Amino acid sequence: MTASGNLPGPGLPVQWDAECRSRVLEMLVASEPLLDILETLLQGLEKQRSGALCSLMLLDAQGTFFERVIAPSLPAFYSAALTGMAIGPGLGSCGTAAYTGERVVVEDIASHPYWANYKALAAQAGLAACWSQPVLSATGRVLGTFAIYYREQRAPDTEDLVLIQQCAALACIAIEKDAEARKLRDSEARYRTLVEFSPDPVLVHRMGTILYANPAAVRTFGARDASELIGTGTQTLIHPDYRSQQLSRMQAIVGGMTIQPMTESRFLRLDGTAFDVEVQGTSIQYQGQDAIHVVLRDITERKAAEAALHDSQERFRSLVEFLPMGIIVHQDRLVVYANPAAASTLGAAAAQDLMGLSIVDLTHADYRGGTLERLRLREETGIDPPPVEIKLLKLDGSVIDVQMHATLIQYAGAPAVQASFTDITERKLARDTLQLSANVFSHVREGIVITDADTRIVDANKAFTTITGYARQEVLGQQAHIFQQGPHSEGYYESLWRDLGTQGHWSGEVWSTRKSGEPYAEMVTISAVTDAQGTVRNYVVLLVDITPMKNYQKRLEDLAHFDALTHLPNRLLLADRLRQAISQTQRRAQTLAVVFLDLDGFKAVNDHHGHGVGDELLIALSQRMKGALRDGDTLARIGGDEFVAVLVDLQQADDAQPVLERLLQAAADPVTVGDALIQVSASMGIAVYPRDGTHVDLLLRRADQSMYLAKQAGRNRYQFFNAGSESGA
Ligand SMILES: Nc1nc2c(ncn2[C@@H]2O[C@H](COP(=O)(O)OP(=O)(O)OP(=O)(O)O)[C@@H](O)[C@H]2O)c(=O)[nH]1
Repeated sequence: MTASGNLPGPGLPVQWDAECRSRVLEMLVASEPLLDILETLLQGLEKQRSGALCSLMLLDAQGTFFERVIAPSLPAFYSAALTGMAIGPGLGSCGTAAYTGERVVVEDIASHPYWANYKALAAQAGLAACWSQPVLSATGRVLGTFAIYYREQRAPDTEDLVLIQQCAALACIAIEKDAEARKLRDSEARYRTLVEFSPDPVLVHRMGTILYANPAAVRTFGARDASELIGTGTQTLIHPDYRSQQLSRMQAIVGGMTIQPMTESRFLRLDGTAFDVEVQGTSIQYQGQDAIHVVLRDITERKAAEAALHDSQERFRSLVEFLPMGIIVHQDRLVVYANPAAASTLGAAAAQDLMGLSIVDLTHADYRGGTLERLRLREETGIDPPPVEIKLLKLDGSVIDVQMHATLIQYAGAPAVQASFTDITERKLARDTLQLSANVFSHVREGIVITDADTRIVDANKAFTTITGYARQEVLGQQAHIFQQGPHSEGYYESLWRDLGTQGHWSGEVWSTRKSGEPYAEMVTISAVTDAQGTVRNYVVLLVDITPMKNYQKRLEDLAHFDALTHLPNRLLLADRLRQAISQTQRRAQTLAVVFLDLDGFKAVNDHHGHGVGDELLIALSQRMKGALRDGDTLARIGGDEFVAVLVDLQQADDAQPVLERLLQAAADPVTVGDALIQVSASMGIAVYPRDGTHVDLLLRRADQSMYLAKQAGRNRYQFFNAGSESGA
């Protein structure tokens, strides 16, 4: 007969032995071993209900068989037989109760079908009745069974049922508490294993007093062993600057926030040195009580690296800020950073004014396509194109030339382009000017020679080659002749260096010789080029070929000094020559003769043969008469058919006579002009220096007077000046 006994109502008196009950509760609080508690419980009930033999059988973890049997009053063989017994419907009172979760009351073991297989065993143990109550956990799981045996057939009364239920409930508490304790022990053991091997320092403290320190903490804080830390206050391990921070975190945990997130803090080693950490606190149960588990991570190295990075970023930032070169960083073609140099180059009041501007808008229209193409290439290949010269637009729209170099960088965690640029507007202008200078150098008609300070030629232009005939390569490295002493006019060398030294330039006319050997005249201007300190670095020599001008000048001079028809010196040049001859004769203490010659009957030639024939006659006679003179003598035509000869190098007046004879002969010899044979003669008057005078005019006048006398005397003759005849004339 099976009965699921009705539970006693709350109003029923519970006759549980108070002494036993409080003993069991005490044992529970003291966490005494489960077996001891359960045995005490069973013995207490047996004592209260005489004849009752109690057992408690505990199921295995899966709830399929009885793992342990606690039955202090049953025979040992019986307990041993039940240990390991499977549960199931009809498998004895306990097997069935454990299986169904319902109380099973068997009043007569010998006749009850549940006991069919076990009644012999029961008989051997002298057991006749068995009431079994399942022990249910708080969640309703069957933990085991509590049973009361009797040696005689017996049915339970209400009090039995209440007691059996209360015992089962108490057993349940003991079993569950034991299981909890075991779980806690297991988890604490696991926790301890974990933290013991943790590379991070771990401290467990309760209200700031350290209960546990793992080996990493011992090492980190510089303790001999854990005991040096256990019992000390955490506050002494925290840097004073961080004590209030850590205190409020601890209070937050105690106040119910189970985890405080990782934060940076600074702790102190036992020797007082500080180290940076990341710290996290968690509320835990430690040895059955509330505690705080603290994990530290030493971030000294990371902090040092961060500080170094920060320093280097600072250095880099200030470098970029003070660079004279413009730096712009752009992302998606928009400016995200600009240094002050970029602002001033682009005409912005502050770098801030450039933020967000499109780099396309800042680029001159002619260069936008190229710029975008380079950006595309850079993005595709990751390779920075070489620097380029482009034009940018300042904020006021004016144009500047820049040299631009862009490179890919990471900026604020995203790819960006850093463009650095230098304003080369002036440099470009200078380059253009230089280009112009080079063009001028190459293309001017003036020869230009540039020498070093030692007057050695470092460059010469094409016009120099044209003028001198020397190729540039031939003269490079050679001394420039213009600076040398040589066949120049007197004082040339001194004046050149004096003027260069005092004025920095010199100019003058110089006769030189072309490579071909041909002499030529050049107008030379030399300028000294000095550096900022005033030291001469170069000389620039400008050469102008003035030979044509010189020739023209000579022609003009010739016209002024020579007779156009006969090419003999004219009156002007005669006076000059005569003056020179006088001073030379005076120096040599010699004498000279001035011969005034007028043709006889020339008018008639003109009249008979024409003026042209007269001219031809004059030319022919000029040549002949000139040929009658000696080297050093001069024949001049002073007008019409009048000539003057100056005979030098005479020791006395008579020495002139052979020449005078030759002159008479030259004038008198017939001349063939065209078809005509023409013959004239000459009358000559002679004045002698110094006897007849010492001045040009006087000598000429006296020679003229004497010529007149010769005419009068019959022509074709010569007449020396005679002081007596003059007074008579
Ligand atoms: N063909 C030619 N005739 C000239 C030139 N200059 C002057 N006459 C002429 O030369 C002549 C010189 O005059 P005169 O000396 O009186 O002539 P003349 O026949 O020699 O007379 P006497 O001196 O008295 O013998 C003049 O008829 C001038 O016109 C010239 O350049 N060419």
